[in-house]
Amino acid sequence: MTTDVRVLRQAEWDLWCDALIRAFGGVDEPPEERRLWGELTELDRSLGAWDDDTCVGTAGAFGFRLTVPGGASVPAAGITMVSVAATHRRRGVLTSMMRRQLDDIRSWGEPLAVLTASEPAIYGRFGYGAATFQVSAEIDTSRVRLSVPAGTDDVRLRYAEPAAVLDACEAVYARLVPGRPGMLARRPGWERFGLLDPESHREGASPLQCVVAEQKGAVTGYARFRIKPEWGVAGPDGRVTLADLAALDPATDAALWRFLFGIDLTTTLVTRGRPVDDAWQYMVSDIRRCRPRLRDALFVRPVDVGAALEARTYQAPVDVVFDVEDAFCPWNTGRWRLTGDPKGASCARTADAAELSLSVRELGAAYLGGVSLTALAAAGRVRELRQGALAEASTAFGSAVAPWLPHGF
Ligand SMILES: CC(=O)SCCNC(=O)CCNC(=O)[C@H](O)C(C)(C)COP(=O)(O)OP(=O)(O)OC[C@H]1O[C@@H](n2cnc3c(N)ncnc32)[C@H](O)[C@@H]1OP(=O)(O)O
Repeated sequence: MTTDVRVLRQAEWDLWCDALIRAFGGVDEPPEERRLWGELTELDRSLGAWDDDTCVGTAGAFGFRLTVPGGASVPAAGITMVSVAATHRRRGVLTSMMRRQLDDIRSWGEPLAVLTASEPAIYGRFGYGAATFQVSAEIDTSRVRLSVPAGTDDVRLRYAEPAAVLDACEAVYARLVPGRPGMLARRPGWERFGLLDPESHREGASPLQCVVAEQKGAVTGYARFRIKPEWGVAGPDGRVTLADLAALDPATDAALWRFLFGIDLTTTLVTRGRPVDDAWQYMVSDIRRCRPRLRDALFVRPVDVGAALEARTYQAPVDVVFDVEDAFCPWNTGRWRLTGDPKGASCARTADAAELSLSVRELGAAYLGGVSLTALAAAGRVRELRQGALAEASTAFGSAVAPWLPHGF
């Protein structure tokens, strides 16, 4: 069987989109969501795999900018909408799309590719490593108490129509982007995902509600959430499900969490996809009754190892020769000397002896500072060839703030 992998054309969008939806189970998105994906999809960066005139494979690549440790905003291809028709599975269609895509990304000069995976086992073979993790929780707010920091009472909260305060909320989001590795600078349009509120997404809960936090008249944060009223034998048992929360300072953050913990007639707060270092975890009286769970989030793939390692800074001085193995993108294979510190870095080919040996997937996992090279070495995935090189590189690659991607794509 041969399939033709080519750049998507506008006239093919509906067939392509139908094939994608079918591969994910066949339940169509609400019309407004499909429309928004249509507006945001960059056709000239999207691929279709065709068997005659049947679309049997789909893959997109948004043109993102990703915050990396040190705060730089680096071009990164956001791999998305990957699917292969079940009639054509396990015959190499995905592999041929990944081949074409990584060659294209290299030719566009983008040093990184990133994605969130439907199943984590798919993408390691193509050089993607799980680089950020996220926490979900189901908090028993009838039992767990919050201790908030000084200044929390100075924050004013008010309800607002989500659409009416969208610009102010997006401005808060934009200010947070440079401060946390893994965040994406959103192009106009992406903020509208935060407002999508079809009945089918609510699972019996209320429409989206929004509370805005203000200090001295300026918006400093917001929370968007739904409430599902429930009544148990002992009384009210409602659930609050947090959709999105952003805060510019600790007092605002605490005020929003205190609000969510205290909504009348509710006893459970459900959160998904929060950063692993979210401050509320250190304000609670009983973390066990919050039932935190960890999940992989953003996978990172260095497409150009030298440019990727130079694009970030390092939290301690580092001078290490990496021996990188990259079977899928062999232009990365070989030895690279990385020299860097908190101010900047250089990374170039070298003939010097290797000091750490790893595959590009491990480099991707460690890249944002959320996975330690020492831990990867303990798992047998990084090899130390010069004593001390592992501790030096592992310390340098770390990040004071846990990398986090607040939303999927
Ligand atoms: C970024 C995103 O969009 S994530 C969304 C990914 N898409 C989905 O989950 C939708 C449903 N699934 C699918 O569409 C398909 O099964 C895909 C895209 C996951 C795989 O497509 P295929 O064309 O079957 O993959 P292909 O034949 O190229 O397989 C390449 C290799 O990956 C392996 N592989 C493929 N899918 C999986 C999987 N789900 N889990 C583990 N390994 C997998 C294959 O076994 C094969 O391994 P091999 O080289 O050792 O033989």
